[in-house]
Amino acid sequence: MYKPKWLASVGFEIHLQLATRKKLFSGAKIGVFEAPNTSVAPFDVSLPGSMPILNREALNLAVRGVLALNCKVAPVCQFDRKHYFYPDLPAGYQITQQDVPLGKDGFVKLSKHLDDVDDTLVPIQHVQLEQDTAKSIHADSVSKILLDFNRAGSPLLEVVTAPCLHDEVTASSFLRKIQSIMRHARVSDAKMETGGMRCDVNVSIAPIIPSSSESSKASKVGLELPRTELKNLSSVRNVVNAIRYEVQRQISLAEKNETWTTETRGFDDKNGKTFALRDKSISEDYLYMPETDIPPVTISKKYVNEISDATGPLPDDLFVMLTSEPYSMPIRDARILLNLPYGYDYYSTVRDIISRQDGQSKKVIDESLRALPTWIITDLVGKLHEHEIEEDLFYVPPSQFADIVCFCSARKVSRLTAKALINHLVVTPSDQSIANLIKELKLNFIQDSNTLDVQVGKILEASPKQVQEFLTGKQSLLKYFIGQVMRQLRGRGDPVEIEKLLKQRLSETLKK
Ligand SMILES: Nc1ncnc2c1ncn2[C@@H]1O[C@H](COP(=O)(O)OP(=O)(O)OP(=O)(O)O)[C@@H](O)[C@H]1O
Ligand SMILES: [Mg+2]
Ligand SMILES: [Mg+2]
Repeated sequence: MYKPKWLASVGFEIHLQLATRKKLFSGAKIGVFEAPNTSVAPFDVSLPGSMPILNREALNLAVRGVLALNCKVAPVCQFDRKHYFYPDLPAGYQITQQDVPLGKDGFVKLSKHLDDVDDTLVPIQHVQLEQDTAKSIHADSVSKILLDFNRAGSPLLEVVTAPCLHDEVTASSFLRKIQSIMRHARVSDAKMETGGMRCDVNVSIAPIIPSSSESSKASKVGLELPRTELKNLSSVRNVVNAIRYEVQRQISLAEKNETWTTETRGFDDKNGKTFALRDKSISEDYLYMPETDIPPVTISKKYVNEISDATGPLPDDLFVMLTSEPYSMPIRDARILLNLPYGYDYYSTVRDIISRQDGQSKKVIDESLRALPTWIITDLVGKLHEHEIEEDLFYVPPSQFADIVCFCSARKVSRLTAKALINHLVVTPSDQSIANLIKELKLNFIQDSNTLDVQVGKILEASPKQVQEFLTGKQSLLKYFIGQVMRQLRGRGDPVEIEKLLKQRLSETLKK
């Protein structure tokens, strides 16, 4: 059996933008999507005399994040100054938490069923609340950097893991789990594409030393070689590709007996390679000192309990709930739904609307609820994906979606028509009721036998060759006939009725 010779270790430093509208200390709005430099308070650009005031909502969200990662909450929230000099930080220091991080010693659970990797606990070393910097925009000329201070001073939650992940697949499951936890806890939208979640990935390798004695099978891991820190990874896919490349790069250097130093590297997603950015072998001295302009805030047990009680269920609890009575969702469906951004929110909103439908029988409601996960994870996601509107299920309003599912279960529209309606709402959103849309687009279900029989007759008449083949035993052609009739009726016919009428006519032909 092949035995690997190297053990890779990966540790994450993750920054999450908190879901608050105001900055951490200045009260200015967080203007990430506004025109550059329009959402800036004097404190955000360190004007003399401006003073910080802690945004209480940011602290609440941070504590919620700390609890969601199973960390111990510090008894006090206090800040330190971390000094470094860069144009995006006009004060010359970042306000962060060095001495007493808001949370420490937590873990994130990964499981086979929900996360599709071996059951693992990923240790979280610490979680801290800190300020974001201004956004640097590298203009055409190398020497020119544009700065947008709308982001400066926004609250970030920094999550640091132990270097306990050993392959890129588990690492990507971990990142998706963090996103899912933070979204369910309403702490952050954790969107990597828009900078809501950013991560630095530390990667190292260590030799695996095979056991020398026959009796002991356990091998040992030698000393790890210098780690590299990968930055500017803008998607989970890039993180996976960067780790895979970096581990292989370090292994091939090690196998050629070449050495390297601790450094920060970037990742070029066009050629799939990492490249050196700067040396990190001499650790920078940040001259940490206490931030004395912000008085420490005591964090009482009562306050922590209140935050904990107000936090909704997290993905692991929801997974257990959805796969048990009365939801009884298949494991795969629950996993896909919970891993869709705000998938559970959408599902539970639509589910509530369906359950409250007055005009529907219990049978229709039960059938709609049973079919709902598939409608969302296959049909809605498929259509959104097709039209490149990813990650936003709420693009189709839940009330309209609930009506489509119910109309289909009540056999007022066919499955094909229901899909066409979803497509219609994705392409041309409208606030019309679904009942009106069906009328306007003439999509009502045709169950009337006479109308259907006329179409069945036409199709059989137009396909003498296939009818002959069917009568001589090619039973599979029945599906072909149903498909042809459906096509003629633009998907609105009742397939059960069509099949019945086809069988009747074909057996009559056989008797002749
Ligand atoms: N041998 C290792 N292999 C891989 N990752 C490691 C290793 N040792 C530490 N790490 C990871 O490196 C990260 C250390 O982050 P931390 O912010 O504490 O230090 P830093 O990156 O040196 O400091 P800073 O980013 O503030 O300059 C953690 O995510 C940790 O898991
Ligand atoms: Mg770092
Ligand atoms: Mg750090």
